[in-house]
Formats: sequence, C-alpha cells, structure tokens
Amino acid sequence: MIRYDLALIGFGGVNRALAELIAERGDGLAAELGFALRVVAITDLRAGSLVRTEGAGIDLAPLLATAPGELDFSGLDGGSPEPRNEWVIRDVPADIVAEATFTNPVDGEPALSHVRWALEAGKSVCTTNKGPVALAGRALKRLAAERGAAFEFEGAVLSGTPVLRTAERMFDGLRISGVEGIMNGTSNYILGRLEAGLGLADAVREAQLLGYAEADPTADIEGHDVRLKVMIMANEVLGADLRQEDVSCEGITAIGARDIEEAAAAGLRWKLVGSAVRRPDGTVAARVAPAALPADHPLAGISGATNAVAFHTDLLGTVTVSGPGAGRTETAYALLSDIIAIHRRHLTGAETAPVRRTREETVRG
Ligand SMILES: NC(=O)C1=CN([C@@H]2O[C@H](COP(=O)(O)OP(=O)(O)OC[C@H]3O[C@@H](n4cnc5c(N)ncnc54)[C@H](OP(=O)(O)O)[C@@H]3O)[C@@H](O)[C@H]2O)C=CC1
Ligand SMILES: N[C@@H](CC=O)C(=O)O
Repeated sequence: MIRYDLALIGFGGVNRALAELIAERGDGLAAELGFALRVVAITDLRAGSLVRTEGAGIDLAPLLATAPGELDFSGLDGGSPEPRNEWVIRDVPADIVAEATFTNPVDGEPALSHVRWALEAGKSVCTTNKGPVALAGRALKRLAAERGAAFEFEGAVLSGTPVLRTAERMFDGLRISGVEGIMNGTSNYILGRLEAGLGLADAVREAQLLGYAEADPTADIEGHDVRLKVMIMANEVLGADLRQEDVSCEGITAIGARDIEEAAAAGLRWKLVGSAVRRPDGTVAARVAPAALPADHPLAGISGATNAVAFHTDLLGTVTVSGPGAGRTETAYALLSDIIAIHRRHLTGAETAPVRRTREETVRG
C-alpha cells in the first residue's frame, strides 16, 4: 500500500475538515483508491506546530475533539507554541503539503512563501488558497516542474466543484471563447438573504458561521475574491496572463434594499458575476461586477453558496458547471481530489507537475 505523509499548514475550517475526512474515511479511501494518508505535521497561527513522524503519525481524534479556538499544541509531544512554518515545510519529511491559511488578495503572502518553500524542497502541494495561484501560478508551476513535484489547486475556484479539471480534461477539441460565472459562495448567499429581507451585516455574520466567508469578508463582498478566481480561470482556461490591475472589480456593497426590491418587481435577481472573454485580437478582457439578471439567464437561478461557471464554446455552445462554491467539507474534498490527482500521476510515473494545456496562444489581456 502506498502511503502519503501530509503536512497541514493552517488548521482552520478547511484543513480541519480534511483531517476529519482522513480520520473518518481513511480506511475506506485506502481500500477504494489504493493509498493511505498519514498526517505528520500541522501548523497553525494560534495553535502552534505539531510534528510526529513516527508510527501512525499525529493522532487526529483528540485534536478534532477539541474546539477550534482551544487548540494548543505547545503541551503535546512534538508540539511547539510557534507555527514554525518554514522549518516544518522545508525540513519535516512529508510527501504533500496542504496549504490552507488565509487568502491574501494583495500579495498572496504568507501562503505564496509556503507553497514556494514546499516546491523548492521537492514536496508536492495541494492548496485551496487563491493568492499564490492567481498571483504567481505560472512561476509556481514552473518551479514544481523543475523539482518533479505536483502543484494542485482545484479548490481555488469553485471549492470542491471540479471546474478546473472539467475544463482541463473534458473540453478537448473545443475552442473556449470565454467564461462567466458566480464564483463566490458568500456574496451569493448574502444576496439571497438580502432578498429575504435581512440586513448586510447580519447576512455576513451568517455566512461566517457557515464557514463560507474569508477571514476578512471584505474580500467576498467587495469582489476581490472573485477577481482572483477570474484571474485563475482566465490564466488556466484561456491561456491569459492577467494581473489584478487587468481585472476591473466592483462588489455588492452598493446594492441596497431598494435595488433588491426594484429588481424583484421587474423579475430580476442581483448576482455578482465574474467574466473573462477573448477579444477578437486574442487578448482577454476580464471583469467583476454585479448584474441584475432576468429569470431565464442561466446564472439567475443559482442560489445560496452554490456557484456556477458557464463556458462559452464553439461546438457545444454554453456548458455550465455548477455546485458548491464554499463550505469547509466541500473545500476539504477539493484537497482530497488534488491528493488523488497526485497519486494518479505517481502511478503513471509522471515526473513533472502537470502544466495545464492552454487552448490558444497566450496573449496578455
Ligand atoms: N472556507 C471555504 O469555503 C473556502 C476556503 N478557501 C480558501 O481556503 C483557505 C482556508 O480557508 P478556511 O479554512 O475557511 O479559513 P480559516 O480562516 O478557517 O483557516 C485558516 C487557518 O490558517 C491559520 N493561519 C493564518 N495564517 C497562518 C500562518 N501564517 N501560519 C499558520 N496558520 C495560519 C488561521 O489562524 P487564525 O484563525 O489564528 O488566523 C486559521 O486557523 C483560505 O485561503 C480560503 O480562501 C477556498 C475555497 C472555499
Ligand atoms: N469565501 C469564499 C470561499 C471560497 O473560495 C467564497 O465565499 O466563495
């Protein structure tokens, strides 16, 4: 039985849910997929770091039985009050680093360094963190390929809904002229709650409790989170090389109760739409903006934390992928799907990280 040793960086909603999946379903997954998972290191800003590379690795059950805010690794065997991220990532023997600290939409740090340290050490990375992928995806994929490691990030766009792998694997032979979608669970959930008569602050609090919101929910409601996701979609699917300044960005904070009422009276629903479209000259135009959509628009019926991305293709017309766009367990599944992808590449003997194919020549938008 192949075994992969994991280091979890950040032990908040998503990596904790991954630990739960491993604790609850590890044996079943091993029987079904042919590999076992052992967690050998965990770091977290508040809890510190915990390393156990002997025997069964870290015993997850007592950690999962402790309330998130009360976890403290310092008194445990192999524990320290400091996160010790760089040492853990570079020096503790592990096969895969699962990066799930907060997304920093400005410069991607500290997650960008976490990913870079892991790849430099030849360790594969799976991450749900949008910062490193949107802001330095190309360089990190190159580094992964140089070091014979994998860099997987399915959860960085639509949580556990496999929108990137669908585009990468299922659209062979198609030309994709653009993508547009609802790519933020929190803002879509909030818009639904505003339609139900709730105020913005209460709706944000609900989204936080449900585990949908970013550590700083400003990123959700001001559109910065969608901007990163649009960049990832444009760069991965349309072969662009967009930077933040290439993507105009407006969130949902200017939408008031009156706008919601007027839209409803006209049979419209407000949605936060991210889009990237190939221009006739081959460059890519991308934006994030709210739109009042008519009931028959494919994105108008997407409610709650559900998200959807519509791909505009030449031979199939519009193909829409829809599913959860946020949620702790849903996003932990994205990390599991990345680990499965790393395992499959390992089985086929692929030596280098997958460089996603682009549909056409890369042209900066
Ligand atoms: N939740 C979701 O639905 C989705 C989340 N994502 C992304 O996944 C990532 C994780 O999300 P989620 O688990 O919900 O977020 P959380 O805020 O629940 O967890 C992040 C954890 O990382 C810790 N942390 C922050 N900085 C560091 C650091 N430098 N070193 C070690 N630990 C650190 C935080 O500690 P502290 O709390 O003390 O700051 C927290 O425990 C984010 O990047 C998010 O954007 C992607 C798709 C969906
Ligand atoms: N805060 C984000 C989480 C996933 O990326 C969202 O609500 O979509």
